[in-house]
Amino acid sequence: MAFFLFRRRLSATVACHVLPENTTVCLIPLELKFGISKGFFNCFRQFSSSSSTIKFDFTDLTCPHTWYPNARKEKRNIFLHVGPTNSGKTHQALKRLEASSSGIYCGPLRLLAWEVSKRLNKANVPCDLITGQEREEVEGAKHKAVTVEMADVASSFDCAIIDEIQMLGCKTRGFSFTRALLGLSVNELHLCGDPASVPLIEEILKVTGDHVKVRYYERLSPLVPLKVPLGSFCNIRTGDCIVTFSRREIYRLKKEIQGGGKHLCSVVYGSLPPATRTRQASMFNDENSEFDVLVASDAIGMGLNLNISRIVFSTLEKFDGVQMRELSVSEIKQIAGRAGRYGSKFPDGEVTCLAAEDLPLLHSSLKSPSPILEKAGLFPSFDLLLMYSRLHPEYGIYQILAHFVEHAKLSANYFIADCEELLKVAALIDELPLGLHEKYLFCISPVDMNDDISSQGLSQFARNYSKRGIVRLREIFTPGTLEVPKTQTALMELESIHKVLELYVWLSFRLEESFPDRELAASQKAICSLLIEEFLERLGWGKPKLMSRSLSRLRSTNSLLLERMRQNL
Ligand SMILES: Nc1ncnc2c1ncn2[C@@H]1O[C@H](COP(=O)(O)OP(=O)(O)OP(=O)(O)O)[C@@H](O)[C@H]1O
Ligand SMILES: [Mg+2]
Repeated sequence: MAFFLFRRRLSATVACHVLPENTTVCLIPLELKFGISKGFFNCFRQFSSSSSTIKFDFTDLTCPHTWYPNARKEKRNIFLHVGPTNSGKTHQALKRLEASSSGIYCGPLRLLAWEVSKRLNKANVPCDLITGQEREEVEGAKHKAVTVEMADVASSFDCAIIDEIQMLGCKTRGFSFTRALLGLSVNELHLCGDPASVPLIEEILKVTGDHVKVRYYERLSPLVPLKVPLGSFCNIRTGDCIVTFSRREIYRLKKEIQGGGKHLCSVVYGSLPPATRTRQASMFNDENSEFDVLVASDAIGMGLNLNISRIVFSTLEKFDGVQMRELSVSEIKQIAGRAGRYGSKFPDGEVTCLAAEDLPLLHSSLKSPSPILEKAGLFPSFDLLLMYSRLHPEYGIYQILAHFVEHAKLSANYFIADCEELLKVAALIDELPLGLHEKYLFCISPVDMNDDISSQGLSQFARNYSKRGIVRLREIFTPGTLEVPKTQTALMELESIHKVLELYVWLSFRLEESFPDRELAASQKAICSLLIEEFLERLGWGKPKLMSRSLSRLRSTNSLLLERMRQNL
């Protein structure tokens, strides 16, 4: 097998060696940022047609470590921090990041990235916060806290962290962890997570030439599985977190607990706007706030430091998009691990279930090790899709993606990412007169295809963009019409509108000139979050106080923005 390395802004001068007969040429797509020259393609076409013995195989993904020449130039020092929850893994890695001259933290959740940027800035290490939808830049920052999809594999850093590294086995997002693991160009790389990921990571890194060291941790404070269930919500006490998996259940439990007249509940769940989630978590953490109980989904399940004394599972089953299933051992351990965080108001944690019949599963899961991870997610880079599309100009993006999913050749350490959602978007936009890169962007955008409003938003953005090349926010949304939801249905609608606005902001960072109303979309997004919070507050005892002030301040900023926009039109 021979390798060709395609470099960024590559000219047609690909170094060609004399190849033995029947050689398969494995193309190694570097992260090219879509800058492949025409010359290269001509050279490549000529090459592929002139030699009957040479076969280009774009679906060969057996050497993903070679996609990142920057990282391969370094002999990286990799530290694996593994152990149970609350054992100080992230803390130790962060100490190294704080002491480094430049660095990047990559985490699975926006809340984690936010927590890290706050910690670094507080420690006088200027740190940017970068997620798909936001860029909070701090003057002079040489450090970044990002969600893992935003990991920067084009720059070099002194130090990097990939938190919750066991997520490289996640069906949908795992490939982004693999990309960061193979692609970060650093002197020191810290990986924090579950010991179940150690053998796989060691195997993957055998070919990179990096130096790997594993450090095992013990829990810093005890987590006690209780022998008795909660039984009734009368037994709820300050510092409890009730875990359930449907939004409807979250609100039902909040109402029921608050109905007892002793506690107010913060809520945290996936489709809540990130800023609202952050504020709800902070309110629960704040000893001076009246919100002393948390009702949450598994959105709290990873790495977060919340002042939880006891986790109460209201159920050990969740709907996974297809069917109801039992929580896995690692999910149960991750969620339970939120109780009793070292250094918090409740350092000793407890965990139990609402119903006695769930206790045996809880106890056995907490005792079992997580199953060893066997494979990491992988997905072809855009450059590879582009090269493939040049060979098959008749294919739309749907066919290209489907082809890769079906035919990708992988080594034993990898599986191809589940791209069902991408394919749904691809099918929706494939007929539009857009370039492959534009279609690809719509496919990887944070649209929720199970949400009608969100998918309609995407479809409208793509259609308007293909027609006019520019998409004004007010074509699909009338600013100034948002109000506090009065019913659960109105709340859900507002959450969906928030998703559409997030999508606009996301697109505006990638197609800047075509989506020019980022500021307006961001301010409308903030209004959505505040209206949702006002709804949540009205569900409690408190009268809207601070919230209303922030709302009116935002609304007046908003009218200014609207005015500015009118002038630009
Ligand atoms: N040596 C230490 N000194 C002071 N505080 C610490 C120390 N180690 C950990 N902590 C604190 O203990 C808490 C738990 O630590 P950390 O978040 O690093 O655990 P973790 O092992 O990463 O947990 P998880 O698996 O849930 O992510 C954090 O609030 C952290 O700041
Ligand atoms: Mg951690």
